[in-house]
Amino acid sequence: MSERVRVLGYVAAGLCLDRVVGPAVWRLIRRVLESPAETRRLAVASFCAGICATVAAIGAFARVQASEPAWLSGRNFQCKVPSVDKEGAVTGNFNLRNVYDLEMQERIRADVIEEMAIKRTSVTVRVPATSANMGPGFDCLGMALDMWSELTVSRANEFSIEASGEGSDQVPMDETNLCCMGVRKAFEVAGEAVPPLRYVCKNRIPFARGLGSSSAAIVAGLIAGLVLTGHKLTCWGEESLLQLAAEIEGHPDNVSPAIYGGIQLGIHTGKRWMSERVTVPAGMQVVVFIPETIGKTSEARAVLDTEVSRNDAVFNVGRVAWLVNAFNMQRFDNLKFGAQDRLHQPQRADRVYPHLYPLVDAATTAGAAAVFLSGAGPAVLALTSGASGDIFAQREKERVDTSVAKAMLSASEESGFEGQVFITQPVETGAHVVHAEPNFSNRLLRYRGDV
Ligand SMILES: Nc1ncnc2c1ncn2[C@@H]1O[C@H](COP(=O)(O)OP(=O)(O)OP(=O)(O)O)[C@@H](O)[C@H]1O
Ligand SMILES: N[C@@H](CCO)C(=O)O
Repeated sequence: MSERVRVLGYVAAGLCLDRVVGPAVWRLIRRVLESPAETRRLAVASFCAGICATVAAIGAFARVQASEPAWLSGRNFQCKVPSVDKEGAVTGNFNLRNVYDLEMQERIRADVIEEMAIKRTSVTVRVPATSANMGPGFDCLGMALDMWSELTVSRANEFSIEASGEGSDQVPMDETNLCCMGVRKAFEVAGEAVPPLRYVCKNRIPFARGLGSSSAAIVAGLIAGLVLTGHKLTCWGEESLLQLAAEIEGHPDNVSPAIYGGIQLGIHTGKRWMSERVTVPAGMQVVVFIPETIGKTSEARAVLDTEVSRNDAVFNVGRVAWLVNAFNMQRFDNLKFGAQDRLHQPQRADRVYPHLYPLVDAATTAGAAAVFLSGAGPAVLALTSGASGDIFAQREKERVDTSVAKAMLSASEESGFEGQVFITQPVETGAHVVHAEPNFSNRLLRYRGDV
């Protein structure tokens, strides 16, 4: 229709309203006003009924639209649809696309619940290494690293455990192994007795060096047990897996990034553990010095003072806030102030890990953005900026991680505390199932392990 015809149509409609419909409506209103009271009431009731019928018709039309994706047909009507957000609060003002999304979410959630409720005969879980504390964030801050251990648990005729890789000659080979403790806890939560199980552990996380090998074992065991039993925990609003893991480990700084990935800030509210993701600056690289000798967390905790001065508390409060802010703002230049600490590093360096500050100094001079003891040590971790990705595929001039690594190695030789250096990066992904029998996935859902 041309623009001129449309304008003429509007003018004709206006004239018709003005000359015909308007006077007719006024005549009708006058006749109603002049009629007896009973007729007037009837007219008002009919008018209201007409309004209600019109609203109902519009509502029905909107529902029909909601049953198909509105964006497919090019329609996107606004209507109020209540929805529940992560914290359980009701929000509204959704358009029909959201209505469709909510329906899809419900279907996917129903499928997940159905998938997870199946008992399984075998499951393989992968869990990342983690570096706790990150300087001042003692017992509350931690980061997941791209180094993964893998645990397979299968139903069997009798208990057996097989371990290969890091610390395989040192980890307990009986039911005191933390993987078994995790599985046991999951069966307890599911209300089932633990059947005979076969454990196969591929340990790639260095054992007892401050890279969260114990937390990885706990988290792997818990997830494996939950998958075997088909027991679903509440995530939203309760973070039940975090509660179980932190209860066994005692603090959330390793288990939280092991479960959720990325950098996590964990606190206890007085009722339960909570954890929030902190931004990982783009391209951040990680250089870890891993000494040859092990250092158990229990021993590195035993050397700490039980009381701290107000000055030291104030020092750490400021530093941890500064560090989290530097991560969120992606300010590599601010990281070094944020990584300073007085709560545990000076005591540990003085009493058990004399290599710490020589390595911190060497890595800082070589260009590291921040350097700290990884977890309870003895590993030392440096953060560097640079292009993320494979070391063979990146331009040398964009990387400082290799010069930091070399500086840490020579400082370690000088301090007589020898070891290896590992260049890696943070991972946003936490623990995940890589295989299960019977397999996950049918219909709508595919998991990354189901290839
Ligand atoms: N499957 C397991 N893998 C690793 N450690 C285990 C396992 N089962 C039990 N352990 C015990 O956990 C302890 C190692 O954990 P520890 O907390 O000392 O080091 P980490 O977890 O590697 O470092 P950090 O907690 O400082 O990051 C050892 O005493 C070891 O016997
Ligand atoms: N926050 C812990 C990490 C090791 O589990 C510590 O430093 O002792």
